[in-house]
Formats: sequence, structure tokens, C-alpha cells
Amino acid sequence: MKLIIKDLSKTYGNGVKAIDNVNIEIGVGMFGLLGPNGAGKSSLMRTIATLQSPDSGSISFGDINVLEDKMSLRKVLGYLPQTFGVYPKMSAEALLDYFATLKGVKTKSDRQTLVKEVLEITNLYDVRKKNVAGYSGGMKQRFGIAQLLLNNPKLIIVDEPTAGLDPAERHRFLNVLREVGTNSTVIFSTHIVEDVKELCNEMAILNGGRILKHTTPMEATAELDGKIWTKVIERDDLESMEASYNILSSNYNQDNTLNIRVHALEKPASDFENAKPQLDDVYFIALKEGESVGA
Ligand SMILES: Nc1ncnc2c1ncn2[C@@H]1O[C@H](COP(=O)(O)OP(=O)(O)OP(=O)(O)O)[C@@H](O)[C@H]1O
Repeated sequence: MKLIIKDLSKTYGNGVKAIDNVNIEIGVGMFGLLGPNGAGKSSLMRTIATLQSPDSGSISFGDINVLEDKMSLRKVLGYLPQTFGVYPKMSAEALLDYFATLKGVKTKSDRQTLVKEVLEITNLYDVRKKNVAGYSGGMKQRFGIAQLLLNNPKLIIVDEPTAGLDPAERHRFLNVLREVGTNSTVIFSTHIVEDVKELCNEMAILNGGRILKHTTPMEATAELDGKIWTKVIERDDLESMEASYNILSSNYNQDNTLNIRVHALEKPASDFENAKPQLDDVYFIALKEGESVGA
């Protein structure tokens, strides 16, 4: 089932245009929505999840007209918001059983099968007897996924799930999403380029409420082949280099020099070396180009 968004816009009462004429089509698989804080990711996701209305535009998912038939979309939707509520002192197993009852799974044995299945997918089976309130951040996020899987959603929206997770928990979480994303449409927002690189077969870069680029990680890095250059400079030279070159990023070396990455169609000067393009380069170029168009 395809999600199709057409001419979608939203301006909040305070005048902030959080969604600015977004047009995009998203198919089955893992879709990464990448953008800095305030880019409009949550606004777009809440709108797709029917939690807020846009000013204009349309959204369809398969044959569901999302904005006109919210209930039909909600039946096939699993949504994990950026901040989740406080959980009662109940074990994961008991809480999932309770949610399954609310979702209309009537017999105890059906619930047991379902709850076991979602606990296994999210790697929480071994800790199913522990109180969710005492779970770590990563475990709570995985519990959020377990909960949304109860009604076998076709469209899963996960808003910045890895923010604040330590590397091991982040890794576990991404593995869970990877598994979930094989037969449904999963839209996942993040400001961490690495998340998208590890997980997504398709991605969009969003800023200022606009889609700056819609691509695949492989295609986007291949496009930059032969166009990314590096050089080691003294840190005091950064400002003057910035005036001459399109610097995408600069990283400190241990000796206090900087490694700069420059975007240029041809070798900028004889002391630059060609570098293998990375997804970070794609991201920084899109943001820079977006700024100059938006200015
Ligand atoms: N309810 C609201 N009322 C007014 N302005 C809002 C509201 N929600 C978000 N905004 C503003 O809209 C813009 C987009 O915010 P949004 O939360 O959608 O971005 P985001 O990419 O999810 O950022 P973050 O990662 O910080 O959550 C920001 O400038 C934000 O301050």
C-alpha cells in the first residue's frame, strides 16, 4: 500500500509554516525522514497519523482518504510519538494483554499467542515479567513498538525513536524496526544520519517544512562520486577557507588540526584529496542548498 501526500501545508497560529507544500509518495519498507530540530518532522508525522489537520492538501494510503476517513486510517496505523506517556506499575506481559483486550482480542489464548509474538519480535520476551515503568529508555521504546504491533498495522510511524538512546540500545531498537519494516510501510524520523544509513531503503531530507531531497542512501552518495574533497588545515584557517570553499563539515584531529570536507565539481586546489562520499555529505549539501533557496 502506498502513502501519497499531495500539496500538504500547515501554518501554526504563531505564524510558523511547519509543513510547506509537501509532495511525496512512500511505498512498503523503511522510509527515513531526516532533518534537524524544528524541521517539521513531527508536524508531518502527526498529520499523517490524523492527530492534527493540515490547512490544505491531501493524503491517501491505499484506497483510504486519510483526511476524510480518519477512522479507517487509524485501524491500520501504528504510531509511536516522540514522548510516550507514563506507564503503570504492570509487567509488559500484563499490560500488553490489557491493550490486546482493548483492541478487541476476546479469547485469552488468542491474546497469549499475540502477546508472545510481539514480545519476541521486540526482544522483550525475557523481561516480560518486569514492570514497564522500570524499563530503560530503549526497552520502553521497544515496548512502544510491541504495543503498536498488536493490531498488525500496515502503516507504522515512529517519531525520533533513537533520540536519547545509548549506542547498544539504539542498535537493538534499529534491529527491531528492521524486522518490522519488511512487510509494512514504516516512516521513521530522525536527526541522526547514521540511523538512516543503517536502516532505510528510501529517505527524504526535510527542513523548513519542505522536502529538500527524496532519494535512496545509495543513489544519493553515488551522485556525489568525484565531488567530495578533503584537506587537513590549521584550525585558525577555517574562516578563510570557508570564504573560498563550500565546506560541508570539519572534524578535529588529535593534533588540533581540522579535517575539512568540501563539495566541488572539480578538485578545488592541488592539495585537496578526493574522498568517498558519505550520507552526511548528502545531508549537509541538501540543507545548504535548501537554505540558499529559502533565503
Ligand atoms: N503546536 C505548535 N504550535 C506552534 N508552533 C509549533 C507547534 N508545533 C511545532 N511548532 C513549530 O513548528 C516547527 C516544526 O516543528 P516540529 O516539531 O514539527 O519539528 P521537528 O522536525 O519534529 O523538530 P524536533 O526534532 O525538534 O521535534 C518548529 O518551528 C516548531 O517550533
